[in-house]
Amino acid sequence: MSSTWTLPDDLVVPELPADHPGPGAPIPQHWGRCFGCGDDQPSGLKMDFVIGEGLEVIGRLEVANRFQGGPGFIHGGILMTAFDEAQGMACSAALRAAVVTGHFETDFARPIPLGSVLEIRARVEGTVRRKVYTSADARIVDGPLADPEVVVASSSGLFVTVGHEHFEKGRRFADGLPGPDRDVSAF
Ligand SMILES: CCCCCCCC/C=C\CCCCCCCC(=O)SCCNC(=O)CCNC(=O)[C@H](O)C(C)(C)COP(=O)(O)OP(=O)(O)OC[C@H]1O[C@@H](n2cnc3c(N)ncnc32)[C@H](O)[C@@H]1OP(=O)(O)O
Repeated sequence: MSSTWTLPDDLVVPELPADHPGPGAPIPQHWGRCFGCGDDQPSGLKMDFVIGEGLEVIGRLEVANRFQGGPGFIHGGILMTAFDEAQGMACSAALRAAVVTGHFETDFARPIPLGSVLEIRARVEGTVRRKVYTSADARIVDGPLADPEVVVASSSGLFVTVGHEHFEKGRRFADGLPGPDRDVSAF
């Protein structure tokens, strides 16, 4: 199976910021309660990220037992969430902008066993106005069936840059419960 995703002809490849950190630099979580990267989200994926080459970031996911779908394997939606997080991080690192996901698609090429460590390489392909075109691939780098040469899944996604006002409507629900207004400036 392969994606029907195509990049537009008027794609602009962005310049990296002058002070963009070099490959290997850690990328901080963007929000402590984020299901993808937050330390303050006990049920979350707890992904870690570093800067990669060029417009790429490299994410790491330990496939915990609670991420199970079919017996012994990762749930497909969990894998999509990991891609979503990684591709969003790539946008944020390259563009220094907040983004949300507009459209997303994933190819699942191989089953991924629990206990795997996945490396997800995600990159910005380019932008058109506020649209950010991204892609990513995943490899098992440790654990059962590890083979860093084999792409076990891949993903393409369109993100849209937004201002911080985008998150204002959600701030009262920031713990899943209506509550006092929260400072979302750290998003
Ligand atoms: C959990 C979020 C955390 C974010 C934290 C951010 C800070 C840190 C930054 C970075 C790290 C990121 C790590 C996080 C990763 C996870 C991200 C998620 O899971 S986000 C949650 C799911 N996504 C939504 O909830 C969006 C819901 N949708 C919307 O709010 C709107 O539809 C929005 C903002 C996407 C667009 O609405 P408009 O009114 O602002 O703009 P219009 O004009 O409609 O679209 C702009 C352009 O985008 C295209 N577009 C929009 N949606 C599209 C779609 N679905 N497919 C194709 N094109 C689309 C349009 O055609 C237009 O293109 P033309 O410039 O005219 O060519």
